[in-house]
Amino acid sequence: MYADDVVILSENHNELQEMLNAVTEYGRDFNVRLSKEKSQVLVVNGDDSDDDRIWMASFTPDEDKHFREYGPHCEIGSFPKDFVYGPDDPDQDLSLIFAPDQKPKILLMGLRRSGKSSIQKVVFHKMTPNETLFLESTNKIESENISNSSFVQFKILDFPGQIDFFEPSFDSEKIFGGHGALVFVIDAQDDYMEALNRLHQTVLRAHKVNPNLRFEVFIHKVDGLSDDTKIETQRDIHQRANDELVDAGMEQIHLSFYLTSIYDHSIFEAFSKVVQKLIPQLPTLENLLNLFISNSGIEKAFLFDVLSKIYIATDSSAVDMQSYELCCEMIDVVIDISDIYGKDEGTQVPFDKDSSSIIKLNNATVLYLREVSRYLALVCILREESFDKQGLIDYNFLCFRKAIQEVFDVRKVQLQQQLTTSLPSPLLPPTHTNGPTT
Ligand SMILES: Nc1nc2c(ncn2[C@@H]2O[C@H](COP(=O)(O)OP(=O)(O)OP(=O)(O)O)[C@@H](O)[C@H]2O)c(=O)[nH]1
Repeated sequence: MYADDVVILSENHNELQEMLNAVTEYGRDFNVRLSKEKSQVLVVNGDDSDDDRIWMASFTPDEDKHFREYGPHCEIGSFPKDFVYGPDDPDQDLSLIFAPDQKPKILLMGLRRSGKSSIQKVVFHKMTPNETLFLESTNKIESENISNSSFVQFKILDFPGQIDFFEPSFDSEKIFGGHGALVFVIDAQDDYMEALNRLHQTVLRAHKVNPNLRFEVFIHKVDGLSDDTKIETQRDIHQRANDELVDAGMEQIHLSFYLTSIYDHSIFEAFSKVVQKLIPQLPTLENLLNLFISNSGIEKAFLFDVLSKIYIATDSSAVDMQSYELCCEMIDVVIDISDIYGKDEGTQVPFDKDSSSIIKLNNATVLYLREVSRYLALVCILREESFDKQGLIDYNFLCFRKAIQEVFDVRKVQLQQQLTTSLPSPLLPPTHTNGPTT
């Protein structure tokens, strides 16, 4: 967190000087200094010799590492942009859930300027929503592997709005094939008839190539719409899109709809749901979370991918947006505080598997965060009275973490078996298909 403007109020100039000294001293601890040029004295209801003064001061950067790290690049309430996970810890990492050649992919499609690149940049690159105003139009398919920066490993393909599926160079088999989801983005602030038409063509084409592909429709940019219009727009788009499928005799295709905006948490929530459907262990994770919360007096628990703030699983009670936002903000606070106070000389990583945090809110609610691995954090909401049994919660958490580790260990073993059976064994003599046999 970084605040760069300071106002000092004082009734006389001696006290003012003392306060100024204290602020200067404080700034020195953080390697920032007061800017003489940018600071001013305002005298309110008094003359220059004495009395009611307001001193307005502004910090300015020292040519210093600290400021470069936490200065203009750091947004309050979000990660520093250069935040990365710590070094690999193969014993603790739970990242191997897909074989390298079976990574799912998420295809981002939609008309031009519907907001595809913005979604990707905001969710996975910590770009602020306002910065997306300067994004240039995508004019070729852009592929990105999310595997290095996020717990869930997948590939995102951002398509240019004007792409033509019927061009010979468009390899439908390659693009729509495999395990994954197609996210179709519709700009809700624009006339959406053309987008619906495009959605219909895209879905038919993709389903023909790959009947297992999931279809997710983001009714996007809803920040500009009133609550009533949002609901009406969603109903209308839902109705029209499904009617068209019925008319085409393809009513078996299922479309899921989400109202999204990059200006609030709705885009993270929608993306969480898209990603969850691609995780084969989701039902197990959900069951473990149910068990954990029912035995610990917890009301809601989310398993978060720390960097993207996508939740990869939650218990089976309904998710309300406010709880999700609260938990996201808790992650931000923990990262920011750890980034300021958690780094010591030797370590550069502010967040690791032993990080934990408890925040008591003034409405008798407690937020409880525990790291599950380098990539995952469990964030829970509970009533203050349930937190009296913190020992029990801590113990249950350790059991929960162990169980999760086991789930992923099973997967690792399966993957290793798959890999070894697909490789020729070096102990066996090479097989001859057309030579003489003995
Ligand atoms: N109000 C609002 N504007 C948004 C939102 N998401 C994106 N935008 C804006 O929409 C404009 C287009 O965004 P892009 O992400 O470049 O759109 P695109 O779909 O990638 O466009 P092409 O690359 O041309 O296909 C930008 O000015 C964004 O700031 C949103 O949720 N709300």
